Amino acid sequence: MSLLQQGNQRQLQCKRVVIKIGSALLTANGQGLDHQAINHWAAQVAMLHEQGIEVILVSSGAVAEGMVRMKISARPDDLPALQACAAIGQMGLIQAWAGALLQHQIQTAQVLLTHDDLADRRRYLNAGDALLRLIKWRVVPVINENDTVATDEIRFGDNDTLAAMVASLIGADLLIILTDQEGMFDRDPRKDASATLLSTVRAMDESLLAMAGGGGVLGRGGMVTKVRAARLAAKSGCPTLITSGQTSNVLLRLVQGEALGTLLTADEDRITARKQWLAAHLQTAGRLVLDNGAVEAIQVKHRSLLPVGVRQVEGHFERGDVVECVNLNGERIAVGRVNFSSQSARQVIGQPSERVHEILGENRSVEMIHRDHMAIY
Ligand SMILES: Nc1ncnc2c1ncn2[C@@H]1O[C@H](COP(=O)(O)OP(=O)(O)O)[C@@H](O)[C@H]1O
Ligand SMILES: N[C@@H](CCC(=O)OP(=O)(O)O)C(=O)O
Repeated sequence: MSLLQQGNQRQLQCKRVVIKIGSALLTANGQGLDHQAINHWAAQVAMLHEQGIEVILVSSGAVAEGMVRMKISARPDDLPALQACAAIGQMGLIQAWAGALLQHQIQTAQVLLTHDDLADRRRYLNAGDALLRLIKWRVVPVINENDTVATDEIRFGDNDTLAAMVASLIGADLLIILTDQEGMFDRDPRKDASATLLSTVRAMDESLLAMAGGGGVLGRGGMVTKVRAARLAAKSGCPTLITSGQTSNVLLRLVQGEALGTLLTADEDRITARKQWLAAHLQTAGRLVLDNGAVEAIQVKHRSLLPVGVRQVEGHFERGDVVECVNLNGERIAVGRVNFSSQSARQVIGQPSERVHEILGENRSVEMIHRDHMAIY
């Protein structure tokens, strides 16, 4: 995303956006799902699609909707009751989104994730692949925490964190958090009417945490989890915009350049952030020895690493591990996230790309390390 701000204009040029909508908004403050609001957001999502913007929704509201359906007035304290409410409410939630998006000929996919799914590398990569395929098919994933299987220890607890993890997983260039306030204020506006709205701040600015308070009756984390989520997203180079979901045509107005809400900027762009993370990776799982052609392709032409230029594979690693690339003299050229396990890599080194598919018998990317996942020394 590139940013240009002037007066009440703020140009957000984004191609892939994660939009998180909180419980308080979705359930019309505990009155049951707000179908009118859902239809309104769905219409805007359809327009973003028309502009070529990819959209992933993270939708809360299952517990709140389950409570309404079961006529439970106060949020239960015990986990089984919360899980049961989530299971009941999630059905209504996904039906509402599917129906609303289908009016615009858009298919919806329900994706329920736990922290465990994203902590385990294989499941993390698989979840990412599935989401990217859904986006490619122009389907809108509607993500929520899998509350029914999530135990106390592994609960994200709030969908702000989940949304930030998803944004980082799929390389989103903007995270939009829609809530029941106009944005982030210098103190909780529910408690102090003189609070002032922040327009653009650095997500990593430590002073923000002291300004952010807890949540309302239906929401979970309040502003504090939103700021933490923004910091998490910023580490992957993704900025976060917090604004009110009640503002009419909010999503369209944002992409048209209106400076609504609070923008929490990331210090680096997505690719720089990823490369810095990789460069700081001292422990690598294995080593690839490159021939001179591959070294030149990487260092001079900034290309991805193809199996044809790899002479030797050392160590045992899995797909997604960080490995070191060295030249024929053993000098470090790059580190990067590898697309093959060491076993598959050994089968394809020295082979031209056409042969890689034949050898592995799979429909997969032929790059051993994509250039966006590589830090060059
Ligand atoms: N500095 C702040 N700026 C804005 N809102 C704040 C701030 N501190 C705390 N809040 C509270 O955070 C609430 C939004 O969070 P939450 O209730 O968890 O909603 P959601 O369901 O959208 O995640 C607001 O209604 C507000 O009372
Ligand atoms: N998974 C939960 C969402 C947790 C939650 O309340 O999040 P939020 O309202 O976004 O702070 C649900 O669907 O009810």
